[in-house]
Amino acid sequence: MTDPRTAHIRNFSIIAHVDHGKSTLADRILEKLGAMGERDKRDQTLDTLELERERGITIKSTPIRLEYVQEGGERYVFNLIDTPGHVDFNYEVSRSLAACEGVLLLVDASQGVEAQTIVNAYLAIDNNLEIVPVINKIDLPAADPEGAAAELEEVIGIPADGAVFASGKTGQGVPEILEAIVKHVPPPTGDPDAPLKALIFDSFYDAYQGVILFVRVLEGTLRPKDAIRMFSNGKDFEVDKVGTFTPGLVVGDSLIAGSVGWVAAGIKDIHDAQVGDTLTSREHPTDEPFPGFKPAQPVVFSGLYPTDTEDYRKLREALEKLKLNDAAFSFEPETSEALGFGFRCGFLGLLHAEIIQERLEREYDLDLIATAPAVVYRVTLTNGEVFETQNPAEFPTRDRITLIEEPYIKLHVMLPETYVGTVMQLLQERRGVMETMNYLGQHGRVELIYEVPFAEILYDFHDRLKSISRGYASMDYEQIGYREGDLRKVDIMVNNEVIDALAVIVHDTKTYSLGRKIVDKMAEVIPRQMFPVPVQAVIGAKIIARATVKAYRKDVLAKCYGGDISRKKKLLDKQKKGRARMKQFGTVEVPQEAFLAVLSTEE
Ligand SMILES: Nc1nc2c(ncn2[C@@H]2O[C@H](COP(=O)(O)OP(=O)(O)OP(=O)(O)O)[C@@H](O)[C@H]2O)c(=O)[nH]1
Repeated sequence: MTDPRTAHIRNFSIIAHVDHGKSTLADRILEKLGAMGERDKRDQTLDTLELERERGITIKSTPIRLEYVQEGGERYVFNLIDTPGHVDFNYEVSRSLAACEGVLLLVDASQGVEAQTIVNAYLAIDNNLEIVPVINKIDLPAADPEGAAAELEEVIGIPADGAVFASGKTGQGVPEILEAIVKHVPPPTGDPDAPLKALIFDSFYDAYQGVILFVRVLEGTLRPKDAIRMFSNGKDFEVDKVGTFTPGLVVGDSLIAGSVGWVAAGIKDIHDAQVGDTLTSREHPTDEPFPGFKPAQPVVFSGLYPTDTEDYRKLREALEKLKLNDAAFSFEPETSEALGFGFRCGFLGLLHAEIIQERLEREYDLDLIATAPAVVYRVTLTNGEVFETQNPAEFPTRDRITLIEEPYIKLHVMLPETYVGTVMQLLQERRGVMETMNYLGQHGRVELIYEVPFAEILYDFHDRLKSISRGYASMDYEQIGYREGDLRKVDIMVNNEVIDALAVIVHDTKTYSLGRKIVDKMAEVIPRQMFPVPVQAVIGAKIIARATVKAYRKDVLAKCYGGDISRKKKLLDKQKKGRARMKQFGTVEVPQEAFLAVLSTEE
């Protein structure tokens, strides 16, 4: 039974493949419902929460509460909940979706169904959501709305005749979308008088208020002064303030079952209140949490070292600050023989890693050497011990290992038929195993589903896929667990010394080609010395590839004939700058680029 207090609430999200027009359509909906420009107005009033506005990034994109008045005068509250758009954050997407009863599934009418459309639609289906299909960008000359709708029906089983045709650009179809939300997205269920149960679907850390939780109340009512408890860890807090999003954070009196809002409860550590956890009451705790909670698990690891060893403390402080606001990011001290003191950092994926590194460099003014990203391997030793390692430098020697397992993903690729051959070849090179191939619609499009080792798509797979399909293929994936892998550790030696931070784990069939690629790239990027420097890839004691950094011939300054002082200075400055991102090994300097040689895309 729907409570009359919540019968007019609609909680929904918009999901789409990247660039299918999600932000544009959301803006159009906001505009239509009069929410544009509200942000600035509201933020000046006194009932908004005082937040740290420094840098602007502290505040994530919040859900938005909108009011929709139907033609007959019926009033509805729409909570539009934003979801991250990248596979690294699919768990967060799934939690945000769990706060909704329905989704608008956007498909670009000129592109049709893409890989992310499918994966997102499955996330919605897994969360039992009502899907409102929207065929977007119908104003485009190349639009084929009927074709896109038919494809959606064929691939995901969503009836084509239910699709709304719209354009975020012209606003066409937006009124129909609003009506479809009222009609097809069910109102939330849940008893406002039952004991409290709320899902945390997002959070951020604020210097004044502590952690602000974004919640969907499932049962009961949340009020200031309530004693609350985190289901997973049993930690207790007292609610300080609750409220809604407009999208500024507006303070309110209570949040009843079915509603979406925020809670501040003096929580100082974001790890105490993680996304996906259930919030309940201390007096009447629920015995059943919202299902599927998993603490954020980093899946990609990389070492971060300051180029200047003096910056170690500064780096630690910066990492601590970043961690405050990001429960998915982890770090622990690590020592490398080659690089000295640094940190092993865990990320949700490469994009997440890039974001964090970029922030460390830009916001905290740090110069870093990052080691090549690695996945987490599971190793069974001959003595029966099983452990997980994400640092190739720590990989045990072959004679101590009985079994190595590596993480696998299920990969969805959508592409035009013409490229099937080349893409399948690429997938085979990446040790992919085909699960399904589906031919779709009349447009000659194909869906490939493969199981592939995560490490194989980590670096350059997406770029390669795009380039061999001239941009037409799209991909998305999900983690599916561990499989046995015949893997080897390849060490890299520079000037006859092993540099531990350069070690990589490679499949047995690829040690030679990868070793070759790394040493060639390194020989190219290491600055020349007065003497030739050998760079070698080795497995155990066996050298599998070798290249040489040739000896220096000319002085850079020789070109300047001693006359042009400013030019000379510029050159020296340039050299100095380059040096900032280098690490000295004996007399040889190894630049950052060399540490990422394994990522270089030349095949
Ligand atoms: N012609 C036309 N172009 C559109 C329409 N909607 C969006 N676009 C364009 O498509 C591009 C992507 O639109 P966005 O709204 O940024 O797409 P998105 O899905 O939010 O993309 P991400 O935020 O990157 O995930 C932009 O260049 C828009 O101007 C539409 O209805 N018609």
